[in-house]
Amino acid sequence: MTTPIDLTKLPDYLRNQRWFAGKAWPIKSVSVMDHARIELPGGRDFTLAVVEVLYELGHPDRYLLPVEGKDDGVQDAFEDVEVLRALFNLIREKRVVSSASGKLCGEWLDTPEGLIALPSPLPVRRLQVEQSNTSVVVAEKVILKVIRKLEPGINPEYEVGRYLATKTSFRATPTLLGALQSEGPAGATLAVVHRYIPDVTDGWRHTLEHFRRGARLTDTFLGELRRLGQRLGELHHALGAPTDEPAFSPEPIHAEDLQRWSASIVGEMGVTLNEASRQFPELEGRREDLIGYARQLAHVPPAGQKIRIHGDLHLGQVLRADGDWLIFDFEGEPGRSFNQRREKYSPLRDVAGMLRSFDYAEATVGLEGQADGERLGPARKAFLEGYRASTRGAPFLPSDDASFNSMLDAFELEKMLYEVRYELQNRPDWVRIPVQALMRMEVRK
Ligand SMILES: Nc1ncnc2c1ncn2[C@@H]1O[C@H](COP(=O)(O)OP(=O)(O)O)[C@@H](O)[C@H]1O
Ligand SMILES: O=P(O)(O)O[C@H]1O[C@H](CO)[C@@H](O[C@H]2O[C@H](CO)[C@@H](O)[C@H](O)[C@H]2O)[C@H](O)[C@H]1O
Repeated sequence: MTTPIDLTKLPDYLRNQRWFAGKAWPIKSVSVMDHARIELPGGRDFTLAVVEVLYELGHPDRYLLPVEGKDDGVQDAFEDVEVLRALFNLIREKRVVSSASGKLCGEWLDTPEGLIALPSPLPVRRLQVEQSNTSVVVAEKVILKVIRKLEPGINPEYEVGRYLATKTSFRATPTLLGALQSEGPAGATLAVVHRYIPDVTDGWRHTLEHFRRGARLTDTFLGELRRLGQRLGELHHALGAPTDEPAFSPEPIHAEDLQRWSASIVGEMGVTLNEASRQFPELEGRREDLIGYARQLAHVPPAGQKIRIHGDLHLGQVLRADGDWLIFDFEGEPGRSFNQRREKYSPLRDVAGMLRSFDYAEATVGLEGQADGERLGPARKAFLEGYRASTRGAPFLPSDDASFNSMLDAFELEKMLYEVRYELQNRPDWVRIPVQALMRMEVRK
C-alpha cells in the first residue's frame, strides 16, 4: 500500500498545526508507521496515517494524520466533514479495515445507550471549542473525538468509559458508545464516541460565574457543590466495586504504596522547585517544610484501597446539565504516560484535584479584581460534605479523619507541583496561582 504523503513536507506542515505539541524542538525526521485508505462516497478516498516524529533530542511522538490525496502538499482531511462522517460510520458499523501493517477496528458497544436511532444522511457539525483533538457532533446525539497525539498502549478514556458503560450503573457521565482502534505495531485508540449532552456548561465557567457574584456563595450553589461531591463519591463506588477485571479490581493500600507515593511527591518537588525557583526564589525558603509535608504521607497508617480513579479531576472535567453534574474526560493527566495514568491510587487524589480547582477559581476572580470574600472555604466544605456523605464507610477510604486529612493534604501538594509544571509549560502567567498555594500551605498539626 503506497501512501500519498510527501514526507519532505511533513516537518513544516506539522509545525503549523495547532495540535502539534513539538513546536519547540527541532525535528530530525518524520516517518509513517502505518496507514490505511478509507473510501468516501463518490469514488473519493482519504488516508489515515500514524506518523512518528523523531526530534534531535528527547522522546519521539506519534500523531494521527488524516490526508486527502492532493498533489500540492499535505492537506488535513479533517477539514472535510465527509471524512469525519466516514470515520463515524466505520465505528458505528463495527467495520475492520486493513492497514499497511495491521488493521483499524471500529467498535460500537452493545449497550442500551448504543441502540440510538440516527437519521440519514447524518448531520455532522464541528464543535466550536478550542481543543487539541478534533470533535464533531453527529445528529446532535453523539460526539466523535478524533485523537491527534497518540500514545502507545491502552487509552484510559476509552478503557474507563467502556468499563463504566458496560460493567457499572454509574451514569453521571456522557456514556461511551464506541471507539476506533488501530491494531499492529502502531496500536492506539484513534477516536472515541460518547453520547452528546446538549446545552451544557462546564463546571469551570459555572463556578466562575458564581464566584464573580460577590463575597458570599449562595446556598443554592453550595448545594450544587455538595451534589458534585456526592457524584464523585458515586464514581468512586463504581470504580471501587469488587470485580474480576484485574485492571479495575480494588487493592489494599499498603505501607509501601504510601512510601512510594510520598517519595514520588518528594522527587517531583525537587524537579518542580528547581524549575520554578528561578522565577519565584521565595519557594526555596519553603522547600524543607514542603518536603516534610510530603514525607508525612509515608507515616499514615495504611488503610483504604487503591482503585482506578479519574486522574485529572478539575472543574473543567465536569459538565453541568439539567441541574446536575456529569463527570467526563477520563484521559488522566496529559503529562504522564498511559501506563502511569492507569495505575491505581487512593481516590482522594481526585478529591484533591477538585479542591485545587476551587483555589484556581478564587485566584481567577481575584486577578479580575473581585474583592476577597467567603468563597473558597465554604466551597471546599460543601464539596467535601457531599463526598464524605456518599462515601461513609467505603472500603476505599481510611476510616479515621486524621489519615483522611493527611492523605488529602499530600495529594493537594502533589497536584500543586503538577500545576506549577503544567503552567510553566503552557500558561506562564498563571504559574503564580499554584506557587501562591505552595507558599500558603501550612503543616496540619
Ligand atoms: N459528551 C459531551 N457532550 C457535550 N459537550 C461535550 C461532550 N464532551 C465534550 N464536550 C465539550 O467539548 C469540550 C472538549 O472536550 P474534551 O473531551 O475535553 O476534548 P479535548 O480532550 O480535545 O480537550 C468540552 O470542554 C465540552 O465543552
Ligand atoms: O487538558 P486537561 O483538561 O486534561 O487538564 C490540563 O489543563 C487544565 C487547564 O485547562 C489544568 O487545570 C488547571 O487549571 C484549571 C483552570 O483552567 C483549574 O480548574 C485546575 O484546578 C488546574 O489544575 C490541568 O491541571 C491540566 O492537566
